[in-house]
Amino acid sequence: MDRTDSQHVAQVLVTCPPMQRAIARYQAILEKNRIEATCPEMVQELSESELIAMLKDYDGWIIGDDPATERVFRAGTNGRLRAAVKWGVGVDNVDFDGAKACGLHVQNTPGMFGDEVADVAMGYVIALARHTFEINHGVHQGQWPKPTGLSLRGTTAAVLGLGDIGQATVRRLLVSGVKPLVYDPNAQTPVDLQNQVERLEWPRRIGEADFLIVCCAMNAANRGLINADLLRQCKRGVRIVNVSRGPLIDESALCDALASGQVQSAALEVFEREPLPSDSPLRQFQHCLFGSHNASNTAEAVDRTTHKAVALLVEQLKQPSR
Ligand SMILES: NC(=O)C1=CN([C@@H]2O[C@H](COP(=O)(O)OP(=O)(O)OC[C@H]3O[C@@H](n4cnc5c(N)ncnc54)[C@H](O)[C@@H]3O)[C@@H](O)[C@H]2O)C=CC1
Ligand SMILES: O=C(O)C(=O)COP(=O)(O)O
Repeated sequence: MDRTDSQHVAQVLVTCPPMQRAIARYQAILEKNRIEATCPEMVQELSESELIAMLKDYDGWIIGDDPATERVFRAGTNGRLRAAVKWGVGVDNVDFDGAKACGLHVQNTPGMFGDEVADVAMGYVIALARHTFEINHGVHQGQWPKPTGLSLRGTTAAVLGLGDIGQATVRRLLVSGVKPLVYDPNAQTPVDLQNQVERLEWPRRIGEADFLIVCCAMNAANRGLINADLLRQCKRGVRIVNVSRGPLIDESALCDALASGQVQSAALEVFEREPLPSDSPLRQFQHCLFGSHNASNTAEAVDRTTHKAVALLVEQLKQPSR
């Protein structure tokens, strides 16, 4: 590709680390569509001011977990920006109204990670029930721990969210003999799960659950939904798994509940702030299992999603300029 032919080569900023890592495999399709991708060095996301400084020089943006605010879109569209795709499912970081006000129609890639994230959720359920991570830690330290576990069969799990990930998680729970109580005001129950799950209005009968599994989308209305009041309504010794978004749980309330034993243990894949700050109070709890917002990261899922994101980007760039 002639990089000097800027009239015909669309410049695209990729601020999504998983896609950055996969980009080499997409060089041919990008070149065929006369797209040149730039991948700035980053850990999890860029700041609003960094994006404002950069975006005006790009025709397209593949958004990761960055603050995709109206100010950022405005800075971009005051320059050349005319296409924007959110790599992945969660769109809690995207101001769609703000984008629309700037003439941008942002698209995401829904339905990409159901099985992958549900595998991690189920792995966490088993790890919390059987103390897998404490045993691993102890053996690494030269000990031979024998904590008594909880048999999954016959237990109950409250599943918050019955979207792609929630459905895949429920299927795994059923195989293990766990009874799902499902909370989702919008999703239809898929045919194969009808008669197998109880649909309830949040948080009815939450006190029956041995596990609380958080798999719903995050929005302005459900930030901090798992708060001190809700935790008090849970069964004493409940185990909590969060694979969707950190701010759904009030971490300070969770720390109090872990300290008092109201929550027996927690497996957190996502956090209020990512990466998890070194001084996070959560770090004092040995019975808190941490992930690194990595549940979607398999080679297959990243390829599937990158393929979709590139296809959407190419389509958007083909549209006549605003
Ligand atoms: N840990 C990770 O790497 C990943 C995390 N995610 C997160 O998981 C979320 C869910 O993903 P999918 O299931 O694929 O999305 P989805 O769009 O298929 O389903 C989300 C569901 O959440 C429900 N929901 C929203 N607010 C709710 C509430 N207050 N109570 C109960 N249900 C509620 C919606 O009705 C919808 O059915 C994403 O929005 C994203 O934030 C997604 C992919 C990977
Ligand atoms: O798709 C999502 O919402 C995810 O959380 C996974 O993607 P991410 O690693 O957050 O860019």
